[in-house]
Amino acid sequence: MALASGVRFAPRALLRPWALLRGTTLGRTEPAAGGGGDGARRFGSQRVLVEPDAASGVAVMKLRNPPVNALSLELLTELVISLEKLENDKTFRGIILTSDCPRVFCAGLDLTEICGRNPAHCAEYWKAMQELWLRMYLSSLVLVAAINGACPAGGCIIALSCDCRVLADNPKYRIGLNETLLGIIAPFWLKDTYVNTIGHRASEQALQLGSLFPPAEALQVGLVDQVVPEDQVQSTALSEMARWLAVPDHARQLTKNMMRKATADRLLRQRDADTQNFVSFVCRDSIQKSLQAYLEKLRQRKG
Ligand SMILES: CCCCCCCCC/C=C/C(=O)SCCNC(=O)CCNC(=O)[C@H](O)C(C)(C)COP(=O)(O)OP(=O)(O)OC[C@H]1O[C@@H](n2cnc3c(N)ncnc32)[C@H](O)[C@@H]1OP(=O)(O)O
Repeated sequence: MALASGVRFAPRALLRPWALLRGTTLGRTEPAAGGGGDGARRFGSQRVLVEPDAASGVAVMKLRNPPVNALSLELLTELVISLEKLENDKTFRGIILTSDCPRVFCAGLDLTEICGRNPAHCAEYWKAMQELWLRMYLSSLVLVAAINGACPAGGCIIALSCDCRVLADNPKYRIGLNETLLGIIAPFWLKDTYVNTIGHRASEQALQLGSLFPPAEALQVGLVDQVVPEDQVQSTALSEMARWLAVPDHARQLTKNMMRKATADRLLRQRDADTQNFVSFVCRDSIQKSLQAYLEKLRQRKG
């Protein structure tokens, strides 16, 4: 992780997304509607659509894992790969992350990846989650979350790993870490990310209560930076991006690293222990039962 000017400081050597690949369709490039040159070409994968604009150096990355963009192992892997691809292309300085699924930004962990699965699968899954967080949290690119739907738990962490968050003003689009309501606990690095964003006392309260904040409250507590009408989310995200890109890259990148490195290092130092902790916790009978019950409740709630 060099830190000279213009550098990328994501811990690439630690990240081996290819090893996680399982039945993904990657690297497809297709012309955007009405598009011509490279700047208008879309690429991405089955679950992550990337619309790059070479002229502005900004790519829009859309989560496309219907119905609710649950973070399946495939989605996590494809996100890491798309992010890496943009990080490695000097044309790009920023990414706007948004959802291609109506009404949901991201539903968080895909509970089917940790319910009734063996410990080896849970470990593989959790490593992929750590990897995405590290990659996003330390990205040298400007990441703006254009949150156009509900954003609970793991979805909130994806948003909090960005540099800036714009949330659509819809009372159904709540955001927060609701883990305790599922009978599980946010690991320390999720907690740290929360604390870094909204402070200790607000995090303590919100984490214990499993609070999901509607837009006005999310703005008030500092979970998001702007709340705007739904049809203005993308344009506002673009304006925010312009503000962040107005700063010289090297100065902004080094400052971001200075602010975030200690938090990321804490996980890097104990990644294996964190994985073991996660696996032994979620594989407990009692936790499996409460996750199953929660999933069942979600399925019955339909309509
Ligand atoms: C010590 C260390 C400790 C470590 C402990 C580990 C801590 C890890 C930290 C992170 C934790 C998490 O992210 S845990 C995940 C928390 N996520 C949530 O609580 C969100 C749950 N989902 C919802 O609230 C809603 O679905 C919401 C996102 C608002 C969208 O509502 P809608 O009405 O549009 O859609 P629904 O009808 O509810 O859902 C559509 C279908 O998607 C499914 N679905 C919804 N969310 C899902 C999910 N997360 N995983 C899988 N499937 C999901 C539903 O069952 C439905 O399936 P069918 O009926 O089959 O169609």
